[in-house]
Amino acid sequence: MLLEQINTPSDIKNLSVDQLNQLAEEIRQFLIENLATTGGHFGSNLGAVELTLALHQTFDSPRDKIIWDVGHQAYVHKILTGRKHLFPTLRKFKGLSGFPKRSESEHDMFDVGHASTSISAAMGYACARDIDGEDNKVIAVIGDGSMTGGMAFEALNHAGHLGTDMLVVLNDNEMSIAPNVGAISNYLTKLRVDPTYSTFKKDIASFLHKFGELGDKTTKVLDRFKDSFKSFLVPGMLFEEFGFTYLGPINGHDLPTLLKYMQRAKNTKGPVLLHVVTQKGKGYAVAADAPDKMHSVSKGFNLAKSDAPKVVKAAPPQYPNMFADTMIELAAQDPDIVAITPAMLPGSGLIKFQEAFPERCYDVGIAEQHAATFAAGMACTGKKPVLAIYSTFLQRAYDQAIHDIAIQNLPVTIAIDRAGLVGNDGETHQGAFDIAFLRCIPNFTVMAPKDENEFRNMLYTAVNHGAPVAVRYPRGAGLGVAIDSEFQTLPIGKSEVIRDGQDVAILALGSMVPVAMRAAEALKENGIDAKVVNMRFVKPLDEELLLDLAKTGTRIVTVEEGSTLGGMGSAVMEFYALNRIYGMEIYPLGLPDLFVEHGDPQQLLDHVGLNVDSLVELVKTMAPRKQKRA
Ligand SMILES: Cc1ncc(C[n+]2csc(CCOP(=O)(O)OP(=O)(O)O)c2C)c(N)n1
Ligand SMILES: CC(=O)[C@@H](O)[C@H](O)COP(=O)(O)O
Ligand SMILES: [Mg+2]
Repeated sequence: MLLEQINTPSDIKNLSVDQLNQLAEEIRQFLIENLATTGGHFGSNLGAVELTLALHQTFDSPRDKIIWDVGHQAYVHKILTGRKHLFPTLRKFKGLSGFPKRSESEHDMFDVGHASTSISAAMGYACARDIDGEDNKVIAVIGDGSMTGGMAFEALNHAGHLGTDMLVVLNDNEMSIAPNVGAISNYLTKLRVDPTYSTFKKDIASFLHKFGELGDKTTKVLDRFKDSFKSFLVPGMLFEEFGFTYLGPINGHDLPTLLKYMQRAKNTKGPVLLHVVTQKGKGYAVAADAPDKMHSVSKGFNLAKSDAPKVVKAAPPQYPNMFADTMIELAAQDPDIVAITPAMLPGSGLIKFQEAFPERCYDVGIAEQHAATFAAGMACTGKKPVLAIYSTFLQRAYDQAIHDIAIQNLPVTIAIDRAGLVGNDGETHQGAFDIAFLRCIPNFTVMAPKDENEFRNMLYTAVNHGAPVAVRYPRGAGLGVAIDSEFQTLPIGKSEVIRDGQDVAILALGSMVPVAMRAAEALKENGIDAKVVNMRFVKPLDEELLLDLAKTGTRIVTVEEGSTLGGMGSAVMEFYALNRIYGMEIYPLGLPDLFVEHGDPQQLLDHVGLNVDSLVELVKTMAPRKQKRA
């Protein structure tokens, strides 16, 4: 086994092509066996094996800087950089991260998890290198899906302008999580599938070269038009118009070709884009045939049972299912409802909606900012857009939420999935901040359901509200509650008391409502009688409830699966302070002021003290009940 001897990139430096091919097969087997037990990002890593080997054989990491985009495809890089033995702990609490992390290895140049950052980060490294007069190489590795993100083009624009010496490796597998979409994707397809493009490009290049050699006046005039000719006639020129030398497209599984072009790219000064064509899921039939289904896998798929093992990606989480079903019902009732997703058709559940209403469903690519402003534009015309977005990716569209949606008070519903701790993806993906960053925006209503039935009613309420609304809901399953036969409009800013009690009020939001109920039962055994309120709304708050609690001097604990700083608890305390109601005892429980790492979601909640036991202990330590206010 070659793989057993590989611990650092220098171990592959002198391997022959045959040995590299053997190593590629061993790495694929290693990935398949390990991910079967841990889960993780599957298809992208199987597709990037030869590419990663070629990068590490050609360049000298960590002196040369290899910067991964998203980072979900960097497992092979981790294997080659001394972390093979840690794979049994992949994405587990305190284990190996699923993404590059500077704290994990000197070979990881940039912490990542969100898409389209690599070229900007590489530019940062390259410009700093130039200031310092150093001569290392900087390489950004970006997928075709991530290339649809605006940030990538902002960085290409900058690099082309400065003529910075850097390499962008475009790993084109025609896939985002779902099949890639958009004009850029179509353009890459043209480059890939039409062989005349590359031969034509060579012909044109030599033709123009000959003009240059003749050197008479006519050719000089023609030469002036050379660039226009090129861009007009040769499709590969899009990147050259950005100031890049374009190389490719090449087969990303053919090691001799990869190594040859990688070397050529290394020897070319200035910005270079190497277009590498790979197959997502390469080497594992099920993943290669249906790459969208095996973008990531859950632990537990069994390799031994058959040649085409069962794919046991976790049963679709129920919230996305509920979301899709509700959207289909709402759209059937109301022709103005449209759905928008930035590249998350499968994860959001909208893939089902797309089947039902293809003309009212937009996958805009990895373009959260565009998605939000696109929704705003639609809302100006009377449409009722629902923007489905994970909490963590909504961070990308913050100015658009303020500038394009809220200032114009437009009826855009933001369905915020994966709000709260998402688990194995870790810091970059936890949905911790949406409450804090949305509730300070005027005109926004912010709500969170306690269960899937309330979720449906919230969506119904939101799309008919006529102003911006955010509905946040957690990753995973609902509670299995009964579903109302008809949608109910929820009164805006009204909470729901679900358990009465005199000693303390637990004001709970969304996923924390069931936790609060269980804590109240436990507190009863300790002789403490807790009221539990399902707050439903972070904004507007139920002020009547808060005034009543002030009148009775009831102690308050707020609990939410979001950042404590700036969260619902802060809102409650601000309410009392701004209304000059003093002397209340309030404790805000939420996510602490730190980035929560990867692990099993419940393990993480226990780790940060956001569970039944912590809530019970907290209430027990509070001061005795105050006297009634006059
Ligand atoms: C800003 C942002 N939006 C959405 C995602 C979710 N996401 C992760 S990987 C991915 C697809 C990336 O496609 P590509 O770059 O082509 O890599 P591939 O999976 O095909 O290897 C998406 C949409 C993300 N990580 N970051
Ligand atoms: C890397 C990335 O951003 C996605 O692949 C993400 O891991 C998907 O998360 P879900 O599994 O919650 O859809
Ligand atoms: Mg791709």
